[in-house]
Amino acid sequence: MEEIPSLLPIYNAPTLKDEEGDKSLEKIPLTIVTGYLGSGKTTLLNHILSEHHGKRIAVILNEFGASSDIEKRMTVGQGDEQVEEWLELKNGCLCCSVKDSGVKAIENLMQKRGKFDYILLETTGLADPGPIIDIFWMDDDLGSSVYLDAVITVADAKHVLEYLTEAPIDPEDKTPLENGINIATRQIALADLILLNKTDLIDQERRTLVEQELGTINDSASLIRTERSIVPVHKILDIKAFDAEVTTKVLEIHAKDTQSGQLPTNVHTISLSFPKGSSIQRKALEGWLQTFLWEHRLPEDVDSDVEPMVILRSKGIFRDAETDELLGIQGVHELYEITPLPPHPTKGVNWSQGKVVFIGKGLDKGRLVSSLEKATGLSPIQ
Ligand SMILES: Nc1nc2c(ncn2[C@@H]2O[C@H](COP(=O)(O)OP(=O)(O)OP(=O)(O)O)[C@@H](O)[C@H]2O)c(=O)[nH]1
Ligand SMILES: [Zn+2]
Repeated sequence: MEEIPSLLPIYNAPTLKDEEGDKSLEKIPLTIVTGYLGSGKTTLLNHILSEHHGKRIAVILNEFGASSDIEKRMTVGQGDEQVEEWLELKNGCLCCSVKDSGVKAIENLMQKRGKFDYILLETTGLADPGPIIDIFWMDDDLGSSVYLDAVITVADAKHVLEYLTEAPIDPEDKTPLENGINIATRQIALADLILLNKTDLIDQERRTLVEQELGTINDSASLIRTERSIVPVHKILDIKAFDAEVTTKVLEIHAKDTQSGQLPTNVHTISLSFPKGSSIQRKALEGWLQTFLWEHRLPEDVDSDVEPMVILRSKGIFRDAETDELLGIQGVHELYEITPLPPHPTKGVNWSQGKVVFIGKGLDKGRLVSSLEKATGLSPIQ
């Protein structure tokens, strides 16, 4: 586990729109499908593969786990025809095998370029999607051929609350999990889209409660109710959740503050809005963000023993005071990326004020507000 974390932010990392012309158009979107054991992930993939959507989809069934020393199956769906392939995964410690096998799987897939135009990756039910997201979101080697479209978390409507209250122990090797956040909670917190599946198994009252609790953890994800994971394919593929413009829209509709819910994990969403029309010194904001993401503390608390605030996911939009550019922020755990919005946003993108949203553990809004004010000179609206 002691790999050196890649903490370097990628400044103005190219998005699909603004780089090297035609080559970028060849990038293949990848959607990560996660969710606890038996929630309906495979059912979802089968549903997608059986629909007529004109896409040729490659599926990676990812059994990344402690014992990933066996061959794994890969299915490449081509219309009605499916091509299967076996991938050999290397032995090694978990983090290395995840990285190696993930990269290898994609490289192998790339050799079949032209045979497919979308990749779906199903994680195991017991996986923290964080490290897997890191591989496909930020990996430099893969960055030129693949981009992460979104993280979809399938939740078992009947059991998800139970899973969210499980002790923060690795379900496979029984070791304590980092920061006391269990796997099911991580999966919900990192979702761009939650499919609340198996809604046939609960009544309306229970559904309201479940949706409330999921919204408490992650208020920046959309939620779609499903049975047998049936959902129109256009609602789950090509949603471009990491795109700055899309984030702007998402932040307008979603991402209210949520009070820490009933669940013991104490993971919730905090939203900080800047005054309308204001701009921010990027350097100041970024310096603050780095300390917060990497030290799990606010800059003024770094050397104190206050309870850490652990960020699992962050998103934002702000106007840079120096360049007057609109910039989007995306973060997954310690990694973040700042990318410019196109100068002429497309229809439906209606920016009026800066906003940063954090999903994490132990977030104290009052302290976040004053800390951010101290760092940027701008006071978020309460
Ligand atoms: N009642 C009900 N059962 C469902 C629904 N969706 C899926 N199932 C069943 O739930 C079981 C688990 O579904 P899978 O799609 O294999 O779940 P998974 O998330 O891929 O499971 P793992 O890979 O083992 O974590 C299967 O028997 C499905 O038929 C649903 O909406 N309602
Ligand atoms: Zn499955």
